[in-house]
Amino acid sequence: MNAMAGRTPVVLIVDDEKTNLRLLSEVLRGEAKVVLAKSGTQALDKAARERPDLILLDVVMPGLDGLQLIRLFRQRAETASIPVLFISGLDDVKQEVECFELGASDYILKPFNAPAVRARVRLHLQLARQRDMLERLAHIDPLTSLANRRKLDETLAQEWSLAAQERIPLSIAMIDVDYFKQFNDAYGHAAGDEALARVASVLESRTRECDCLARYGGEEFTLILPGTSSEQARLILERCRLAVMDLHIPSAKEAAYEWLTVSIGIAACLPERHQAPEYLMSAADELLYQAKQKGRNRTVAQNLK
Ligand SMILES: Nc1nc2c(ncn2[C@@H]2O[C@H](COP(=O)(O)OP(=O)(O)OP(=O)(O)O)[C@@H](O)[C@H]2O)c(=O)[nH]1
Repeated sequence: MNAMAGRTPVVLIVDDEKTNLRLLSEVLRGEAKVVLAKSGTQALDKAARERPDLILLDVVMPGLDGLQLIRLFRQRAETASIPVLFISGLDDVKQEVECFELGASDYILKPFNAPAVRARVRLHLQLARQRDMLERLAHIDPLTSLANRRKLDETLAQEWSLAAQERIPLSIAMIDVDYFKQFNDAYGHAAGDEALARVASVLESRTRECDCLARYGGEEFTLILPGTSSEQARLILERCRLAVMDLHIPSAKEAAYEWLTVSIGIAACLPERHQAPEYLMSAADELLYQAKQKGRNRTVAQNLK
């Protein structure tokens, strides 16, 4: 579902009666951008295109009726989580229960009361907004605002199967701050936190829109680079490495460089469906270890067969 923070919500109204479409549009004036559909097929098309935040759905319609439609909405990934409020002329408990069992969020009887419909729409839009926010928070690392481990795992699984399907390469980079224990010991944990947030932000500014940068944990970050060979990934990550040095965060005295630095391991491959993406992750981790062994503040990349 759409994240609607800071924008006008979109409500799709589905009804075969023109009068009802007009009345409901009036009710929602000023509350939402209204999209209208006169039939089930039109509703499927507009729901996929407009990605509404809420659907008001008539139960009885010629062709695809409301009950068939909600089943189809629930089956399709792009509409599966959009709340559906039924508008029904039938005061029948059995039908009402069936609607809820199919995933309806509400059941409103016709003839409807305008202020009550408006209040219910407002409530469901607010619930949807809160759910979106929780969903986002569940995927964000609070210190750096980057994707967290959970989001990283989900994205990696998606990108892996997409790359396997399209026969394109995938690179993974593991990025680890050097001598960070000593940095904390020298400057304190709060300064360590601030340094991590600044490193995260500069890494993000040097990566592409299509890449996924995540905090893997502690002082370690992971970058997923879809459709990218190890040579291309190396260029991007060398820019990242130099940008971290350019922050000019003073390092601990044990470090070999004056400024805080990172070491990077990059592994790339042509993903296969039968392989698990963890294989590439552990290869990148091994290459990161090599970068540390070779003196830190460097990038080690490898194309796996
Ligand atoms: N300030 C701060 N420190 C953290 C955080 N997460 C992990 N650390 C610290 O990061 C340090 C990581 O230490 P090590 O794994 O020994 O790695 P290192 O000192 O960077 O050494 P090398 O990786 O070998 O260069 C530990 O001291 C952790 O306490 C965090 O969120 N904030």
